[in-house]
Amino acid sequence: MASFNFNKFKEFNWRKTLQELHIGETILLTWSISKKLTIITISLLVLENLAWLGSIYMLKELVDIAATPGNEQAERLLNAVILTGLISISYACIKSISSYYSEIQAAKVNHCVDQKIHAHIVQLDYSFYENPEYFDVLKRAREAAIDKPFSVVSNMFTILKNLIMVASVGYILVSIDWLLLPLLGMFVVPILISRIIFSDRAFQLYLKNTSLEREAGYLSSLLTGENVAKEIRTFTLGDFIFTKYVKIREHLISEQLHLSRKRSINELFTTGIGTAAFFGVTAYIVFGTLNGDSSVGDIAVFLVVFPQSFMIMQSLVAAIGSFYRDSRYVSLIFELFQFEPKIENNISKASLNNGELIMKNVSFRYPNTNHNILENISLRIPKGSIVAIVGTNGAGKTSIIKLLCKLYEPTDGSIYFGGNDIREYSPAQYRKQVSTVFQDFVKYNLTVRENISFGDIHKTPTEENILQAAINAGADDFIKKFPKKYDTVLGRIFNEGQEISQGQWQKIAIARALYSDSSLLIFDEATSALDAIAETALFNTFRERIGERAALVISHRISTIRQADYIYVMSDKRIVESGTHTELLQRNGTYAALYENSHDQEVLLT
Ligand SMILES: Nc1ncnc2c1ncn2[C@@H]1O[C@H](COP(=O)(O)OP(=O)(O)OP(=O)(O)O)[C@@H](O)[C@H]1O
Repeated sequence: MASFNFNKFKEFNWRKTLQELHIGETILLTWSISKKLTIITISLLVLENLAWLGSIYMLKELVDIAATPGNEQAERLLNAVILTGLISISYACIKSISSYYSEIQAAKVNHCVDQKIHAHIVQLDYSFYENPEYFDVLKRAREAAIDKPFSVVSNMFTILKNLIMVASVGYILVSIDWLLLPLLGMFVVPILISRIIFSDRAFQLYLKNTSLEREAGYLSSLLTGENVAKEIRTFTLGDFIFTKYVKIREHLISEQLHLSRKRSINELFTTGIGTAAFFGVTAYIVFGTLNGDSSVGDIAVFLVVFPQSFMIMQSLVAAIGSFYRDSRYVSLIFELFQFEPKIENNISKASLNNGELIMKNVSFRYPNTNHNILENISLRIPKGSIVAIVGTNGAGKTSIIKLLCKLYEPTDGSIYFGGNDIREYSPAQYRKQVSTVFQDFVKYNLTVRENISFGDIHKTPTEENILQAAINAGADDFIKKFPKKYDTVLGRIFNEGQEISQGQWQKIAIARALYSDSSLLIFDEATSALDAIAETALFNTFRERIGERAALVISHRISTIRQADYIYVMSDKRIVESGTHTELLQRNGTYAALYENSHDQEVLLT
């Protein structure tokens, strides 16, 4: 049989572990959420305890009265029975109310932590999504937030309640025999230590396996997700992915079961010894009291209190064990809070001057990589102009857009807007000036109206400005055919959702960008799914559609590119040529070669 491992006990870093539990922060959080509720919950716990003690005292009185002969005892007995009944009923009522309040308190803490996590994540930089470590931290924090804060707080109250009870019964036990209290401690302390050590091992296993759990989750999403269902079936990938998924899950489960087995054996050993010792002491005390030193009431109290004390101690140990285990998981939420945005949020210039956008000698490398993917980029987007970037796959076009959206900061060089370095503006302030249709824009499964108004969430959407944006994007034609028109929910996720084609989704995304009053519009392959007629219609009147605003267009289609006032040609991280369509063709360089090589001379590069 496995026994308690003292080497593991010695190796355990108690100090560090206690620091990592963030107990102080959890208590402060509980207190800050509702001081009134915390005071009520604690007061109810004390009352519950007093009522319980009262019922024990009355039990002793009852037995003593019953054991004493005499005529007047009947009335005393009746009074004692009534009083015992009243106290017992009060105890039951207070206990229910007290657990109700503990539950409210715990639910409030859970809700608050969940809110804090979401508020924190949404203000983190986009670059955090580059970091696999962040995904692990995020997964752990989100899982912990489901029930762990609730559990920590309710266990905190259970511990408090049991501690008060232990103090009370301790007094009674010491009055019977002072040795009882340390003996009681000796039975349960090994159980507690064993639980803490195994909780810690389970926690370490959880940390170790988070990435693997994420991989299993990803494979599961491939097997069940709507977006991938088509391709998984047409390539008949189901079996392959399923086998991979099952293999990982089996590995994870076998590690968990191995630990559970060891823990169960340990628990059997420690609780077995504790229980045997408990009965030994009971026998010793009962036989010891036969010499007549104690009253019958005292023996009755011992017989009631000692087993109850053992149960209270066990419940205390269970609560401390769960508190410890769940605090470890709650500490993962605090770990997430340690991630802070790197792009400054507070700084902001007094006013943001609308004007020319200039990139000057910009080089860039993604976080956690060791090579630049943009080298010495300089370009200008004058007010009201249409500028295009064209280049081979992987040349760095989308990366430029990410910099222009202030999702990252340049590694070298600067970006100026209206004469000021955009580092001087807060991301929120600057981004109001930029509206982007990304290659992988989001399809919000919400109403058409919401989809469009997300272009500027601070602007009050009116029928007129929503309609104008839709007309400019060429989306109004199909929207007005829906029975609910602009109140139609798009996508298939919800009941009554209306699925639309990829090109129609793209028109909605373009409408979203056009809806905003930003001074720069960015289109990254934003028309790739539009049919030729729709694209020509959009770009033939593009200047009228965008009004006073400047536009930066990335496209592989010559029909789109040639509309631009100025074109930058990119190849392998650099701008290699620039000029108007005619100038670039005359130069007979990279652009001209791309133009010549595109077989129908409509598609430049794909
Ligand atoms: N998040 C990232 N982390 C590290 N490297 C990245 C990241 N995103 C892109 N890259 C790399 O940066 C380079 C430029 O990518 P980018 O998406 O800017 O090219 P692109 O010109 O827009 O290509 P395409 O025409 O195919 O859309 C590529 O080599 C790519 O591997």
